[in-house]
Amino acid sequence: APATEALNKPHDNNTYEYIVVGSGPGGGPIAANLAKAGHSVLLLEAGDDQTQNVNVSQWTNFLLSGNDPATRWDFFVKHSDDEARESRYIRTTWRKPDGGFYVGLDPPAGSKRLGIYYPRAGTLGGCAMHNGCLTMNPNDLDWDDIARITGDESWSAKNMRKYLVKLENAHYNSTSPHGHSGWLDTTMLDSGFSSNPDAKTMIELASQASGFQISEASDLQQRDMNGDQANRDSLVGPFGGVSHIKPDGRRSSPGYYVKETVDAGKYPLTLQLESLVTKVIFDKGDTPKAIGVEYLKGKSLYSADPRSNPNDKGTPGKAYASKEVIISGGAFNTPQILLLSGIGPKAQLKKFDIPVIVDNPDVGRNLADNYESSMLSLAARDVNGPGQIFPSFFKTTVGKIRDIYMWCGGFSFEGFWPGFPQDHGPKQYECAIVHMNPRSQAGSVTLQSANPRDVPNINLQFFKDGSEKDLQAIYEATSWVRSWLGKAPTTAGSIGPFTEMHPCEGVVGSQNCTVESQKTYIKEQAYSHHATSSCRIGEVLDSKFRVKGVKGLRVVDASSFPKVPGGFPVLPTMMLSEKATEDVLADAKKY
Ligand SMILES: Cc1cc2nc3c(=O)[nH]c(=O)nc-3n(C[C@H](O)[C@H](O)[C@H](O)COP(=O)(O)OP(=O)(O)OC[C@H]3O[C@@H](n4cnc5c(N)ncnc54)[C@H](O)[C@@H]3O)c2cc1C
Repeated sequence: APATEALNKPHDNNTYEYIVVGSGPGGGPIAANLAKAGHSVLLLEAGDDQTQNVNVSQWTNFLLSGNDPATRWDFFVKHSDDEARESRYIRTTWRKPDGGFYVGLDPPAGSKRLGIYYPRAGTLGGCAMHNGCLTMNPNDLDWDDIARITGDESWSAKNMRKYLVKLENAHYNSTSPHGHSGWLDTTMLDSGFSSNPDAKTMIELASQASGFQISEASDLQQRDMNGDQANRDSLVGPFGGVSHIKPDGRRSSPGYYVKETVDAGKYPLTLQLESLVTKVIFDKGDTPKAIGVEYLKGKSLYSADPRSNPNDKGTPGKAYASKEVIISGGAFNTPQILLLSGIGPKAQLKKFDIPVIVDNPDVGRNLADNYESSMLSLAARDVNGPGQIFPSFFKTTVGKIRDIYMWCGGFSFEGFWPGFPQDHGPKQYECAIVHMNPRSQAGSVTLQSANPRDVPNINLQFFKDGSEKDLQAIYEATSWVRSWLGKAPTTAGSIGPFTEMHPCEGVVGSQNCTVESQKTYIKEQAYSHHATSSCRIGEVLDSKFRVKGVKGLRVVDASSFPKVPGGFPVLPTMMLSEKATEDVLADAKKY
């Protein structure tokens, strides 16, 4: 029999040392790492294996992957409690009477409003199987802030860098030291600077607007956003786009790392797919100890899965952990699992007759997300090399450090809806703006029912706190882009002038919008896909990811972050998973 069969045969009473729930950037690496350290691990994943699906495996297909029913989990969220504001969201999604989606503000009669579409991937590897692969270490201050909040120096940027180096296999040139033997391949995308005159023009304009000479643009567009520069938080202007992609264009991700670890046949990692974990089982002593999980085995059981059929009931199962249970279901599902297990606000648990294990008002609170906005325009002619993009950082007058990350090129990205994005033709040119470190962290995940197959209620409460400064920041970033788009050459056959589509319509340089109208547009049409902090370290977890009030239970995923890390969360979540591996191994002898 193959070695894996022996390693993966059912353990006594279905018991493993560790159970990990969810195989995304949080759960996948820690499950593989613990098995490689010699511990028996059961990794339970609700989705199936799409690692061979070309929409997933070929990075350039990521828009297909994001829309693929084989990977998609469809969530519909709110951005606020203000119904009037919600109803003005241009990409509001509705369920038509014929069962299909309608996106817009004028639905056919009888349609049911679903809300604002928020995609996730319910598949082996989690959202890193359909994401844009952008791989970005947050600002140093973001890590140092966690060290300050927790009083745990191991969170300092200096220490966190070692996890980046450990996990990566960097295939690009950098003046900073990098790892070259980790499980995550990283490459730097070609910005088109040397091959595409349009890309060169735009990068040079952005470089000049950032205070550099034109002659410096070539070096700038290859700067390493994941370098260890001493003053990296204040570096602005164009950078190279680092991505979790192999040099041949295939996606690298935790899903493949898990697969490779299982397929190696020599590690005690059992991967059980199509298993929706419904609750944690506790041994109720003085301090309850997590000893296992209950799950439903079956295809597409979660109702967010577009293939789900309520008539498929699934088969209930249980598995036990002699050491620890680690929950890594992501920012929406981890709080749902804790709530269903009796850890959360007492009143909410009581409402659904869920026995209270720990009354913790912060489970599902403090949900936060980077705000995203698009400065979209049409060039005077077709943009050459539309697939080539360049990232850039910007510091606004309200940011302590650089607070805007953007990427610019001949594409259109105006948020998410079923079938996203909208193609505005070969002249489209966008700078997609990500506002880092949002001041509002008032979002919530709450149960809609006690049925684990139902999705929870999600309200991101955009701009609830600090809206003045955050809107000012996005407005300044938009104006900054406009300032250099307006300098593009306009002679016959040139890329300019640009005609802006939003947030201020008109030919760039001769528009007439008020600051307030632009801020209103930004506030009402902002979108996001970087949700974090719904079970955060500080209130729900201690600095070693342990769920407060119980033993043997940790949360390791994007929900653990005290606040949204930097511009893109996938790399920080993988770094966090590496860090948690150390913390779990340090406690391995305790149990
Ligand atoms: C469309 C899109 C594009 C993105 N692009 C980027 C990008 O380019 N760069 C970047 O840095 N970030 C990007 N992100 C964000 C990034 O992918 C996420 O922040 C990251 O994947 C979070 O990891 P996680 O482990 O916390 O959760 P997830 O990735 O959501 O993984 C959770 C896993 O748990 C499983 N699960 C959930 N509930 C259960 C249950 N009850 N039982 C069993 N299994 C369960 C899910 O199926 C899933 O596999 C993108 C996100 C989206 C949605």
